[in-house]
Amino acid sequence: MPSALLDIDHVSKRFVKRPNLGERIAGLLGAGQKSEIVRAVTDVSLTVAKGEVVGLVGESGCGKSTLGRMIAGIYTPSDGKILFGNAPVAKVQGRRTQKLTTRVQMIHQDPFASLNPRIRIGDTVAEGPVAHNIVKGRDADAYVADMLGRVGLDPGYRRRFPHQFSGGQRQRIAIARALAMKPDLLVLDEPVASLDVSIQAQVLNLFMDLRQDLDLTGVFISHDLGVVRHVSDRVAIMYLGRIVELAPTAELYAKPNHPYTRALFESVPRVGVGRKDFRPIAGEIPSPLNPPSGCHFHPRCPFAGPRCKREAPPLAAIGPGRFSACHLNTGGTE
Ligand SMILES: Nc1ncnc2c1ncn2[C@@H]1O[C@H](COP(=O)(O)OP(=O)(O)OP(=O)(O)O)[C@@H](O)[C@H]1O
Repeated sequence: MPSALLDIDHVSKRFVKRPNLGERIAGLLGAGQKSEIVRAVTDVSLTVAKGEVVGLVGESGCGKSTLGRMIAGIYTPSDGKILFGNAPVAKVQGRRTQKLTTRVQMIHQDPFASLNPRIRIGDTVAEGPVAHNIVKGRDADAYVADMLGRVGLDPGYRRRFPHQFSGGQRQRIAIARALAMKPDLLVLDEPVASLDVSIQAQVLNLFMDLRQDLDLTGVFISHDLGVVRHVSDRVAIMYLGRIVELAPTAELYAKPNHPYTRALFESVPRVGVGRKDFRPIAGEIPSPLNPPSGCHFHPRCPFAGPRCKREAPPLAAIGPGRFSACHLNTGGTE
């Protein structure tokens, strides 16, 4: 087993949700809300080995982005620690601003928002590496041209502005900017979710080519099981702030264990000739302001018993490299 480059150790993140103006006014009248705690991530442990890509999958609001931002050093964990090459991420990344980040780079969902519309893309790609002495100012132009070439863009485009590119091209620029920092780890947060399906495939293929060429290590966040399957060695399934299943990709897709993972697979539309065989997951995702007791999934789980309401199942080994957090694997739900 290769040693872990990234070690997430019992990490939680809570946000304080303060009442908005209307709620504060209602409070003055005696009917308002107090500050509440959002439990975005709860007691997550996960390691990522050098050269490995781990997918993080779950429905909207399950805490994927919050975990990604903690890995990138943008948020500080409320509890637990994240080590990167045996040093705390906060030290690796620098404390003050995102500008200091080097070894972990994050690629965001929205390539429109993540590029400054007033800066030529060549300058955007060059800014970080020059500031961090990864490349000398006089060599920056050739360096940027090389980076754009690597992501399949014409190096001659470097004097253009972001609005002159399509969504897929902008995401390539965002990838070039991240790679230009020579990161040890990439956190990709829904990098293709805002792109058309045909363009998604191009960007995913690019990522897989780069992965092979550069031996990249990555955490790939997506709500889409289909997307994660192609790019990840292992997949972690998250539900309401917790990892509920973790497995090598091929095994997870061949034989999902956790009832939530199984329900996720069944909820993916697979429309055959003249038939529909997908089933949405019953019920709503509960609020992280007030998560259910015991197993967070129990109110929506067809197999839930009294134990599931009482006790949170730990993420326990169910086979080599496979983990699941379900009482069905450990003595039953009664
Ligand atoms: N800065 C914040 N302040 C308060 N609550 C937050 C903050 N960031 C995230 N949350 C809450 O934490 C929970 C997890 O959010 P997060 O964005 O990590 O989930 P996600 O799985 O990435 O969802 P999505 O795909 O919709 O972004 C949500 O309930 C969200 O509203």
